[in-house]
Amino acid sequence: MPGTLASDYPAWKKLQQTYDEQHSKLILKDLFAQDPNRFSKFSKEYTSPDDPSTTFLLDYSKNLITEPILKTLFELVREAGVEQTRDEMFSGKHINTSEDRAVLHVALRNFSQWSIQESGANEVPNVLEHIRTFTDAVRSGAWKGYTGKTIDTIVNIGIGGSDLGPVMVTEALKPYAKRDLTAHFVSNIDGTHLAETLRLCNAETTLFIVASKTFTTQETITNAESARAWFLEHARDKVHVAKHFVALSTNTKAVTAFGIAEENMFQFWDWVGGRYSLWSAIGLSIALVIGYSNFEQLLKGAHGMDKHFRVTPLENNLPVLLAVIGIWYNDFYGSQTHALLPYDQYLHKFADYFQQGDMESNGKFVTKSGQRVNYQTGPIIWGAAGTNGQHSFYQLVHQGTKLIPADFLAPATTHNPIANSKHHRILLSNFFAQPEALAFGKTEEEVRKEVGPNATEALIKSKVFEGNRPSNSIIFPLLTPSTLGALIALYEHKIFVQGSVWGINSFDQMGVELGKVLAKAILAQLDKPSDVTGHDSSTTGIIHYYQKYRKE
Ligand SMILES: O=P(O)(O)OC[C@H]1O[C@H](O)[C@@H](O)[C@@H](O)[C@@H]1O
Repeated sequence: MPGTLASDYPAWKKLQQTYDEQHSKLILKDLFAQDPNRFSKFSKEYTSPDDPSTTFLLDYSKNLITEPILKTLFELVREAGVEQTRDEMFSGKHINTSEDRAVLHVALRNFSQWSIQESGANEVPNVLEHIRTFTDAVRSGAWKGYTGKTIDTIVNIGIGGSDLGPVMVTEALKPYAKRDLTAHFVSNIDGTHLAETLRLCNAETTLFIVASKTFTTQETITNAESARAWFLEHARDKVHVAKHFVALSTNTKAVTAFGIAEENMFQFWDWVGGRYSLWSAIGLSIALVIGYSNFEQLLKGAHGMDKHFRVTPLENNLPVLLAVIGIWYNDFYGSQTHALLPYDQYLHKFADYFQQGDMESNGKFVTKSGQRVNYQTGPIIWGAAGTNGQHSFYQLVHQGTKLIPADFLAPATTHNPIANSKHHRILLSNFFAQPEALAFGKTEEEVRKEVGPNATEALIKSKVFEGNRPSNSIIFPLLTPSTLGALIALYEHKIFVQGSVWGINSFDQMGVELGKVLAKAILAQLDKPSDVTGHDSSTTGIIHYYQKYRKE
């Protein structure tokens, strides 16, 4: 409930007591041996209420949990009033209290026409229609550049939520892409990012998409201005900008001031958080790459998960399950991180995407009512596509001193069944083997048998895997737009549930503001050493060093 610390809930205290009394006895090997039904008890199949082909299995049996522990975790969710906050979110209540905003990414994919009382929510179909007509025009070749040629390259200029979602999804859904339309994404203020991208572009056939909710973000506006200058070096006449620049924003005034015509602006609203915006106009680059109907499938897949999240009792509610299992490790086991490990090259940006999704949402130490929490909030999210990770950081995951809960994700079928799917079978054998090895390890006795009588004690010890390292496994038939939509929404709602339990505002991002303000102040001091004032000796020292060596 607002105004309460999570640690004050009776269920929290009960969980602490359970952890203290039982954690040394929660051994996966024993738990599986004691209960032959553990897998069926602790796994669930999701099937979209709208489309039976959108389905996946969540196996959470390899977690350090029992039925009573899960029951207490659900009690915690109830005591925290998460169901009420969820309903408030869906109804349009301003649950982003610090900014007095509704949180309505679910309204962007509201194919059930749920009634939502918030200005702009009823305009979503118009914007989708705008996206559809525009993407059809570009993809069909009807939209022409300033010399009459069709568009073959798009450059999305945006950062944070205006970059990561489009990047992740266009990578993930490459099998659905129009292969003769190349998409680039420029985010970093480092001029190298834009310069290297522009080297690959022809001004006559390139469309720039300036993606910025606020249209004030320094990186995006600077990159967009430099892109426009580059374009005008070729096109010469400003009237041509209209054919090559469009904007995705909530800020009409700033967009028109930049020189982009209002009809080339795709609108969204302040109730769409940047890290939840790929479903909005920010998804234009996705729709251009995969086509509008595939983009709609992505939205529909997410909507199916919204329905599931909204009505399914906590005990069977998949985002809630992922959330409470995460809380168990984060707050009671003291795990600092959570790894996302997709065994699918197409999902190679999935962890990057949810780094922002989760860490910007739940990296907060103050509750909505302003109290400092006395427990851990959002985990550090990280990960990489399998099997690459196995050959770099898995050593620590298997034998390091830290407990690293992980989610393994994989498609049963690949889009690229080369060598008669040999690659995919090898990939999946790793996807199956890793969680098993993490959970069950290898005992000293097993190692002794393997190495023979002449092995030293030190060698034997170094080959022992303690096991008991938890994970979830998520397996789905094929990575389709709709399945991807469902998976993204699954994690979005997981983040929501965790933030609600911790009592924090998952929908503001005050933490990114300080850096912006400080950088602006320093920018004005970079010319002369005598201008560098008001800093500590370290900051002053490194700026002076830069001033000594800079050439430009
Ligand atoms: O779309 P914009 O307004 O350019 O913001 C880009 C990013 O800026 C900041 O880092 C944060 O507010 C992010 O949430 C946001 O995604």
